[in-house]
Amino acid sequence: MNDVTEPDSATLAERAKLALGRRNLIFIGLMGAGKSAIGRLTAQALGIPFVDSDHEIERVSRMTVSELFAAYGEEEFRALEARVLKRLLRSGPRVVSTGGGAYINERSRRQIKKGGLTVWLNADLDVLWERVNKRDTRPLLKTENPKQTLENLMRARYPIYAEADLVVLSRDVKKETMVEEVLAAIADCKKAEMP
Ligand SMILES: Nc1ncnc2c1ncn2[C@@H]1O[C@H](COP(=O)(O)OP(=O)(O)O)[C@@H](O)[C@H]1O
Ligand SMILES: O=C(O)C1=C[C@@H](OP(=O)(O)O)[C@@H](O)[C@H](O)C1
Ligand SMILES: [Mg+2]
Repeated sequence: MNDVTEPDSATLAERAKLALGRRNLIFIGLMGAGKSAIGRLTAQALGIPFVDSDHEIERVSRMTVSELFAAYGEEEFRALEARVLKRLLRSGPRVVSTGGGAYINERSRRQIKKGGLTVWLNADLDVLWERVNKRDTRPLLKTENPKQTLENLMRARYPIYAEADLVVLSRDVKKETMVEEVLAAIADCKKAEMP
């Protein structure tokens, strides 16, 4: 008889959920990598709650990210982001999609590392640019040459994102394919859960 609770016959999502345990799954990566979209779908596949830190920041402040940057500047935004992340990561398991700069901030990075398993959605410049140039919701890209700005951010940030527990290449494939690759990375992850 096939026992569905056996690791071998369990679905990929079930195996990933088992491997994740009580930890959070935290998406990091540059703007346009798909943290918000793939995070949401991954949470659905795992059957656990999803939260996007930017949405939570907008909810508590009753302002958009752009408005927060314009009114208070990036430093204040980072402080608010760190406070929100600390609260979101307190209990798990849930999927938390962060904004692209969260993991770059030392305080937030410490909380993220402590808060669960991190997955970096790594993407090349053209993939990111294709996605972000369609919207003007990202204040850091309101520059004279936003594609160059994105490239500069890649250079500065990729060595830091590379500290993630898991890395999945974000590219022009179906979102479902991305989710499967994330689930497979979790299921294969050897990093033990902290007691
Ligand atoms: N694999 C994918 N294929 C096509 N479009 C994608 C894919 N992943 C994300 N997107 C789209 O790219 C845009 C940016 O994704 P988003 O999740 O907002 O990125 P992030 O939160 O990392 O900035 C969204 O419109 C999203 O639907
Ligand atoms: O890279 C960044 O510093 C930022 C990324 C944005 O989130 P997404 O990565 O979800 O676009 C948002 O938090 C803010 O505009 C700053
Ligand atoms: Mg996002």
